[in-house]
Amino acid sequence: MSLDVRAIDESDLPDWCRAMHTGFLRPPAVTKEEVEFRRAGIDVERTQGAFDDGRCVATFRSFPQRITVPGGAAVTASAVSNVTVSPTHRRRGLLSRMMDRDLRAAKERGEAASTLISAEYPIYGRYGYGPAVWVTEWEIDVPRAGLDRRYAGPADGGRVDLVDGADVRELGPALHERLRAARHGVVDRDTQWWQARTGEMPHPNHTWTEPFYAVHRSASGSVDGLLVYTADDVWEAKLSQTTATVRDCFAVTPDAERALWHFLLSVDWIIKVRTGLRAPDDLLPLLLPDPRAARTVTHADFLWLRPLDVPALLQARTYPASGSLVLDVADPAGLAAGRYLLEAGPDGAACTATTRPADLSLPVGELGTLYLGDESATRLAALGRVTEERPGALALADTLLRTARRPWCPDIF
Ligand SMILES: CC(=O)SCCNC(=O)CCNC(=O)[C@H](O)C(C)(C)COP(=O)(O)OP(=O)(O)OC[C@H]1O[C@@H](n2cnc3c(N)ncnc32)[C@H](O)[C@@H]1OP(=O)(O)O
Repeated sequence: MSLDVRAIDESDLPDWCRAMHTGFLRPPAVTKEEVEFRRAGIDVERTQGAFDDGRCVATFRSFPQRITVPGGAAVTASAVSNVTVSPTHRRRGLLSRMMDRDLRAAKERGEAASTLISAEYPIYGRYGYGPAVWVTEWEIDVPRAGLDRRYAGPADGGRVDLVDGADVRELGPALHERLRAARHGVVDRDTQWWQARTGEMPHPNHTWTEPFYAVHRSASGSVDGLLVYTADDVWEAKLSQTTATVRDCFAVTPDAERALWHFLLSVDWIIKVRTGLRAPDDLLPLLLPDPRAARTVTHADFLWLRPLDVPALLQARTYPASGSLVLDVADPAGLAAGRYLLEAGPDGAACTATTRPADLSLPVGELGTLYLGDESATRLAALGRVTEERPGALALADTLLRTARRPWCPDIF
């Protein structure tokens, strides 16, 4: 049976959406509203389908994404999403065909990396992706946490204000740009992202519940933090059992971050807080007088990164120390393979192809894992995934590549 893998055109969208629902085990019916929502948000030229006798049986799309790298610059990545293969057509190589086409096109376009959030851990390592950002979600037992429940707002001249969705559409994008410049791992949000999450254009398949929006303003009046949460308002035997669930919480100063958490953890009736996906080194548990009140409910790999242009990636980020490393990168797909000399220093870095002997040998996915500074080369070597070719190279790699704070990617895409 020959299966046609190709870029879709606009007339394929309803069938493509149906196939995606099927692969994600959602009811297959597709509404006109969903098709319009998708049409506004996707680039059909970067959207693939596999077709069996004209019927879509697999879906895949990518879009350009800006991801912040250590030091605050951003590189353009090809972000992959909506990957499905219908159960009738699985394990016949359809994902591999779509992935191969997309990675080669991304390389051709000059995108430095490809990124995705993996549904299951074992799927994407074979294509050269490595887990680069992890996330943790906590559930906080508020009475146990020990924060002062008499909290009446920041004592430093700052303030927390409740606002509405239109305010967030106005204030949120600029604030998020400041977050992007401050935290590596963060990815950009487009207008549709803000519209969908503030009720202006909610996703047609999700029931929209208006959340509470709060902003933190510093003493000088500038907005430096945003908190978006819902509350379920549950009572039992005249006692509140209310859980607040955080949809979004970020700040560009530690004062604002602490104030927003203290605000939420002091709201009357709230006895549990689900934090949403935080960096594993978030301020949160240690922000509580009793950090054990924060129970980990999720700790998992999140954003996977696949290097496509090693020099562009390594030159875009910063390094806390000086040193030279020759990396021998293996990539059976031939997209990023080579031997590269990284000459790094606090004032910048150069990375070029070289014939010098390698200091470290590693598969391209392991470079993806090391790139944002979250993982230790020494640990990957102990796992047998990175080879130290020159004594001391692992320690130097850790000194150069690791970052003081872990990367964070708060957004699912
Ligand atoms: C970025 C995102 O969108 S993540 C969402 C991914 N989608 C899903 O999880 C939805 C449900 N699953 C599916 O739709 C499909 O099973 C997919 C997309 C995961 C895989 O599609 P397939 O066409 O079956 O993959 P394909 O046949 O190309 O498999 C290639 C290899 O990966 C392996 N593989 C594929 N999926 C998985 C998996 N979930 N777990 C482990 N191995 C897997 C295959 O066994 C095969 O290995 P081999 O080369 O050693 O034989």
